[in-house]
Amino acid sequence: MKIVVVGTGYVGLVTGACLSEVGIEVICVDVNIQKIENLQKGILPIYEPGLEDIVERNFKNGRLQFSTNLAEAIIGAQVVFIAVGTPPGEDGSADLQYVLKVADTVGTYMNGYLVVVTKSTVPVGTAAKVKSAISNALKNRSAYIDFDVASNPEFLKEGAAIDDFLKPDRIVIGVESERAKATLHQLYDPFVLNGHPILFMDIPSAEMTKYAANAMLATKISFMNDIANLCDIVGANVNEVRKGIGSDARIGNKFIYAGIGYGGSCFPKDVKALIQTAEQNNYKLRILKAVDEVNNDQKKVILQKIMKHYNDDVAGKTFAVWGLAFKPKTDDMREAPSLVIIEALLKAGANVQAYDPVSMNEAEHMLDAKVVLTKDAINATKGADALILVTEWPEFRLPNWDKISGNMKDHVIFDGRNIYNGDEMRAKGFDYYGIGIK
Ligand SMILES: NC(=O)C1=CN([C@@H]2O[C@H](COP(=O)(O)OP(=O)(O)OC[C@H]3O[C@@H](n4cnc5c(N)ncnc54)[C@H](O)[C@@H]3O)[C@@H](O)[C@H]2O)C=CC1
Ligand SMILES: O=C(O)[C@H]1O[C@H](OP(=O)(O)OP(=O)(O)OC[C@H]2O[C@@H](n3ccc(=O)[nH]c3=O)[C@H](O)[C@@H]2O)[C@H](O)[C@@H](O)[C@@H]1O
Repeated sequence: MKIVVVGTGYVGLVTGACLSEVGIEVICVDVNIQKIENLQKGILPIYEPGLEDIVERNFKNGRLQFSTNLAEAIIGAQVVFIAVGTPPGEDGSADLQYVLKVADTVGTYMNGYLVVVTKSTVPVGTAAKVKSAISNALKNRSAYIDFDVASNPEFLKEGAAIDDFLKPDRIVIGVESERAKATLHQLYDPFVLNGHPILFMDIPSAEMTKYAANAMLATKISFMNDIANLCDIVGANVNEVRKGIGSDARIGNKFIYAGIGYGGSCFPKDVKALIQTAEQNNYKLRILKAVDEVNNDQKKVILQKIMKHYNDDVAGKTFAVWGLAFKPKTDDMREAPSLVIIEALLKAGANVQAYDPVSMNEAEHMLDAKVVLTKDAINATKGADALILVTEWPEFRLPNWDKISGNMKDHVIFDGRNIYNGDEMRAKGFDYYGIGIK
């Protein structure tokens, strides 16, 4: 089977690499020439654990190829995955221009039956738009070639993308023909040897499933953050509450960690896009509006704690910031809480010394030049008044507190992910602030 994956971002590259890993011939296409040239030299555009090995192995054995030429790549292919970006437009709705551009190119150059699959996160109705873009392009060249569209949303998490793709909890596929169903069944069979299901459904349901999944996960997080803020006020401990409710199987113990808000390229954008889909259909998703609002405020909760501690004056204070990526095991800083926190500190006249295990390159072009980027975590604490834990990388869990203590001018910790024990930190001589814990 020959497959084309369009877009070599987190989703496209992981999809292409993992499909080639099970023996399928894959061409990954991107309009970004630099990205493709780098990939051909073995340089990956993103940090994702395990990805480099798979790309290198399959590029060397010839099953995985990289190209900027979609017109050429689709010749002889059976399936095309569209995995390009769907960034938020001005009103928050998903911008489909890149998806539809790919559909138009496919229709202009395809030469035989194809299943065109949207893997990007797209609102209900997008596969129908893809179908009509392809039909129009075919009509323009007076070509009569059969094709099917399908929706196959991706559920991978950055930092765990390879495992999520190779061993998915489920695969969701929206189809409208038996032929497309059979092709995609064959393609995905190697990924469900663990017995997890391939869920075939109609296309609108598949498109909606993706947004509903992300919206539900975002809701769990905002709910817990709201509860954490109340815990702070009434003197309860959200970590205990989490364990208390998480052991109820109906609630579950995953995705209920309070912190400084969800970030990344997906939850913020997908929650907003779903709210917009509802509004375009004269419906109000009241719960999701609250989820979004709580999250925007939550990124500032740690700032409020900082300002309270310093009586609203942080001018001239130096903050060590640990973690810049929106979550551990990725270099992705899109919508990261670190951006909001650092910007506010700089605006208030504070100095920032920051460190992240893998996103220092990203940080160089995403952060103000005033931020001092240090070579390791310990160095970031030199002369600092306070330490802010923003991303819970494993290496921050048990650092050398004696060295840190000796480095710091004053001893305050703002723990945005509740990874330290407040009593233990106080015993080491630190003032300690968590989120919903004492
Ligand atoms: N990042 C993630 O963890 C996940 C993302 N998604 C969804 O997957 C989609 C892609 O997301 P990412 O991979 O993060 O995006 P990304 O921004 O990392 O990559 C998108 C790629 O598409 C390329 N591209 C744009 N237009 C193109 C065209 N006409 N032809 C060829 N390539 C083109 C860009 O150059 C870029 O390399 C989005 O809809 C996103 O919501 C879904 C699940 C997980
Ligand atoms: O559509 C997408 O792009 C993806 O979005 C999320 O994946 P991702 O954004 O990579 O990362 P998550 O692990 O979900 O974390 C998202 C954010 O939530 C935060 N989070 C997560 C869990 C939790 O309990 N508390 C919490 O604050 C994380 O710190 C992070 O900022 C979903 O988990 C994936 O299933 C989905 O495919």
